[in-house]
Amino acid sequence: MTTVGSYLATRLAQIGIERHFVVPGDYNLLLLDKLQEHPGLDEINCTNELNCSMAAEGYARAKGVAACVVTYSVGAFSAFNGIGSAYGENLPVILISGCPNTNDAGDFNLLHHTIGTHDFEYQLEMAKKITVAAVSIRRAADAPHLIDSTIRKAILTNKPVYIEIPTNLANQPCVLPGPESVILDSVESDPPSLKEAVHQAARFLSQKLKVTILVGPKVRSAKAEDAVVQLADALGCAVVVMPNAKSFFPETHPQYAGVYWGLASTMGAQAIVDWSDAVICIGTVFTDYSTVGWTALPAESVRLTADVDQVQFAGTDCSRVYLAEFLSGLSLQVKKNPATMVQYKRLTPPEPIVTPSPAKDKLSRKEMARQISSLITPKTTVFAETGDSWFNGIQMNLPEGARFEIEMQWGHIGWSIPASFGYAVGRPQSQVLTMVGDGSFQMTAQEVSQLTRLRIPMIIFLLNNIGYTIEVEIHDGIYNNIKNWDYAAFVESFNAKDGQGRGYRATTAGELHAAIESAKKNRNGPSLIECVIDRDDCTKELISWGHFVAAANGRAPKH
Ligand SMILES: C/C(NCc1cnc(C)nc1N)=C(/S)[C@H](O)COP(=O)(O)OP(=O)(O)O
Ligand SMILES: [Mg+2]
Repeated sequence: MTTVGSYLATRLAQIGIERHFVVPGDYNLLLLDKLQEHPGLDEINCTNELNCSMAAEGYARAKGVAACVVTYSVGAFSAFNGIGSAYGENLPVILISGCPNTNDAGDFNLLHHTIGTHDFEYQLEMAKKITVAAVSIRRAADAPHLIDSTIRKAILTNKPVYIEIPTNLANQPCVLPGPESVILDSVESDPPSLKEAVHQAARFLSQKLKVTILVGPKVRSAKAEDAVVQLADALGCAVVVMPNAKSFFPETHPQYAGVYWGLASTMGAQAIVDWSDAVICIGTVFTDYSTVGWTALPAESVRLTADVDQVQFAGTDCSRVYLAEFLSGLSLQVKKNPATMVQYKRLTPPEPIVTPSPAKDKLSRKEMARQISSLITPKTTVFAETGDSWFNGIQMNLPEGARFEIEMQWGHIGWSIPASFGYAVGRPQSQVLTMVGDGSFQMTAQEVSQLTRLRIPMIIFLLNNIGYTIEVEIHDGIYNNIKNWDYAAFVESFNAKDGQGRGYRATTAGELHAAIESAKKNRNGPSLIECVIDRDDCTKELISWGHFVAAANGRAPKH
């Protein structure tokens, strides 16, 4: 026999979680003890539950799955925000919340950390709306089945789930976990459906002259990145990526043709998609943001959509066809069709050389982006926060192995600090560079203290343009002005007596260069470099993107 808490701990470790993120509370303390007892789990404290859930979201980007443990209501309500992000970003995060003693409802007790009624179901009901499975364990005997079935749903769908464990159940006895295959066994495509999808897709493409592959964000969660390269090699065509799929196809591949993001695309990417008579949309997600206010969406007639478990295009719709299997099968049936790659090379001039600014020059956004770009190595993971950081990051070239993380679907400003912290915990061998605006940083800045506590040598570039510049470009108002902070002093305040965090302020090109050289040497803690630039010194892409998103937001009511 084991206990409910230890059963859960075993399952979390079996799915590959080595570190779980927590904020303690009296409803989850016994559970935290049980998780801590497991030799394969390390507890990581967070400063609040919003950051805890975002750290788990970031950890899932690094490790494929994550767990965060919070207390009832006052904790879980904040954590819901990170769960929304995990849902939108296709990340299997397991939200675990303590909850009231199983006797309290029947005893008509009123309890702390509740809305002050006898209803203790509301949190579970809320969780059902933002997860693919939400369960409340009311009896120890039910724990094994509820835990197994809920965790399996997260693994199969790459979406978050919710498990609620009463404060008096974590140490109650239950049976030992069965084989891990119960939760880990993979699912295969339906063979006839897969065969039909591959055959019809090969036929569709054989009738096309100008084929392009468009890679979307779901290729990661579908574990299909290698299969995309296989298909690209077989076709020889141009391959472009959506902004939230940057780095999910190697930018050093000879057929890489850049980021397709309408007017915010990198050189030549939009033209080659517009020129194509077939666009193989792999794991793509078309939203108002990713299509620049619906101005950059390949026509339905040219789209062959290959999704996580479905293939759809003119006259064909095949279900239970898993992406990696479909792409590999298709790569064996298609013929070379390099027309779009040939054309892309005609269209695209060589990369413009950005000359370094003289050291004494006032720091510009362009010089800041140039110096950050030059730091990227194969071991780097760049986190680009919602803001002009998106547009700066999209333009940066990545060497083989470098990764790029962006939260374009949920777009919660402040995500990058806790998420990059969680990512760094999951992938300590990566050098994480985070680009975050001043407005975003102010939302979740406390989590830098955990970077100091764990001595994580992350470099944070804080883009200080004294306001919410994205919003300025969409629609300006006094509400876009924010209070300035002394960011360098703020970060160093977390050191107290023993921390090694460092803060720098760069107002010129030379100061930024010097700060970067110092930050590179600081291997015992985070280094934040405040890059002071003009409020209007933003990318031209942000200006155009903001214009079209504002237009999409401003459409008159139809009825
Ligand atoms: C206020 C808001 N979005 C609205 C918003 C408000 N609240 C949350 C949680 N998430 C959001 N996206 C956004 S994008 C700001 O421009 C971000 O400002 P900052 O971090 O300073 O970056 P830029 O200056 O480069 O835009
Ligand atoms: Mg700003």
